Amino acid sequence: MKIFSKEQIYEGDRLTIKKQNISSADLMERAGMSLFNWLDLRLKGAPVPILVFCGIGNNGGDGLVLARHLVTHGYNVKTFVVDFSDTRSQDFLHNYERLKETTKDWPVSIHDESDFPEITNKDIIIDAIFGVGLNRPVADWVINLFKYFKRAEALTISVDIPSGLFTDRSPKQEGAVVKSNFILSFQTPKLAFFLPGTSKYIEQWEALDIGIDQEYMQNTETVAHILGKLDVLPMYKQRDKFSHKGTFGHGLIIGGSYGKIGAVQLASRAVLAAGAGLVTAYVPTCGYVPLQSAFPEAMVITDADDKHISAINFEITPTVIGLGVGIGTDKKTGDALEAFLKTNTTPLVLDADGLNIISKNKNLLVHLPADTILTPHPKELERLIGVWEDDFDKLEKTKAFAEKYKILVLIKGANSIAVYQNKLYINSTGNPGLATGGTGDVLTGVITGLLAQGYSALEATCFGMYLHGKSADLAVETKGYQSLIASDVITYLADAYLDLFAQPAPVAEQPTQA
Ligand SMILES: NC(=O)C1=CN([C@@H]2O[C@H](COP(=O)(O)OP(=O)(O)OC[C@H]3O[C@@H](n4cnc5c(N)ncnc54)[C@H](O)[C@@H]3O)[C@@H](O)[C@H]2O)[C@@H](O)CC1
Ligand SMILES: [K+]
Repeated sequence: MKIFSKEQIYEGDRLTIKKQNISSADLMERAGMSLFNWLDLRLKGAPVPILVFCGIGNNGGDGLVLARHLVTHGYNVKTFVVDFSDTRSQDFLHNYERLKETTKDWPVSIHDESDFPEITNKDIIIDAIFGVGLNRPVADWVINLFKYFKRAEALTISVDIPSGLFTDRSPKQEGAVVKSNFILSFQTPKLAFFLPGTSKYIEQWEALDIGIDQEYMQNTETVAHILGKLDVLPMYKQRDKFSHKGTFGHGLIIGGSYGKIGAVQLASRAVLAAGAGLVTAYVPTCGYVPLQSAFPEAMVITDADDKHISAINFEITPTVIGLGVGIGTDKKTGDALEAFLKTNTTPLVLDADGLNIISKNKNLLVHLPADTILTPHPKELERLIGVWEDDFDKLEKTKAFAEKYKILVLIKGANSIAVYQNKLYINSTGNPGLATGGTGDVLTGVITGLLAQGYSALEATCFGMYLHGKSADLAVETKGYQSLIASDVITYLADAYLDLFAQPAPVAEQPTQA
């Protein structure tokens, strides 16, 4: 699914109004109606108090349309206008009048803290204060209103975007954003929903279709994409009946050090479980016995050194190399990596201490083959690109870094983000069960295994992180968050693959009365 920028959202609205020959008020009516339908379907007329807080722009206008429909359908509604500015939008004013005609009453204005109404935890708060039009810091008293909402512990539903959240930068002040339980976002989600710095304000979101021009939606190139099943499914490669193990490539995992051979085992197993035809592990000598006994499907090549990788020489011709898991930062290993990178031309996935070695010797970056995939977690990323101001700045710096070296950077996190050719691909699968040792090694293995099968760097990364997260999502159903371990992610990869083609369960037939 595409994530549109603020400018693209406004352009989509403008074009829709023009092409469908409707007014902006008509579009707002649609937006407000879609909010009403969503709520009405769930509340089914329940008399729960609904407090609609409207700003003075079009986000507030949406809130007024919603309030009007709630009133005409008999809901228990109170409407407030948060008066943070005198400049009301046209469509706000239009709907302000309409609400007044319907209720024969004015919405209550809030000018400062003394106007805050009583809110209990049994109420529903509708947050229609700021939308994507937020362009400067929010006034302190309005931030206090956001904090007041939070203290009330009422279910909070945000219209389009939690008020206070910018579309292109992080809020400077803690608590300057409405803590939303549910965001009803028009047409597509916003980038800020997926970034770690602002994730504390977001629980769940849903995109509501308000009929923005389909051609525009389809043809507009966006910087950011969120990857769901429908986005990765077209990447899947069918298997030919006459294929053999050579068809699916040979992955080589180079890594491990004394006490960290397990990382290589996990990554190598994941290479095969992702579908590669063959896997070889290149490890220090101490890794030979454990790998050969615990993982018979793998071939093993050993370094001359018992505990660390000291030279990278092999006589096989792998399709792809995954390098770095458990490798450590021993001086010998650093030298070996330098010598290897200066001559290697095989496609490469770099992870863990492989990245840390490069961070200390950035001259090596120029030797990475084009489309090399780097899979840093945030700390490893910082060592590579330096510190950033906020998540948006981090993404800009990562884009520039990836472009400079013509590589792909996968930033690991709750929503892993692949950065490639100035675009962002955000993963939608995965859960906190993945916060356990070894899951990163599995991800490296999965991506290496997909590259071995002929997936491009972008496909292998997007499909790989989707499958990895999906596997964890399926695994927690039986393992729970706490007990899930990295090996489970490998085991459940099978289910993640099968889930790609699973049909929705048929609706159970109602038992007939005897
Ligand atoms: N553009 C359209 O046609 C549609 C817009 N819709 C709604 O319109 C929203 C965007 O509306 P607007 O562009 O009017 O903007 P908002 O309603 O998000 O913001 C209100 C106004 O406040 C001003 N402002 C921004 N930051 C401020 C601050 N910190 N303190 C005081 N004033 C500030 C801005 O100038 C802005 O015009 C969307 O999020 C969505 O909810 C929907 O009605 C669908 C159609
Ligand atoms: K809002």
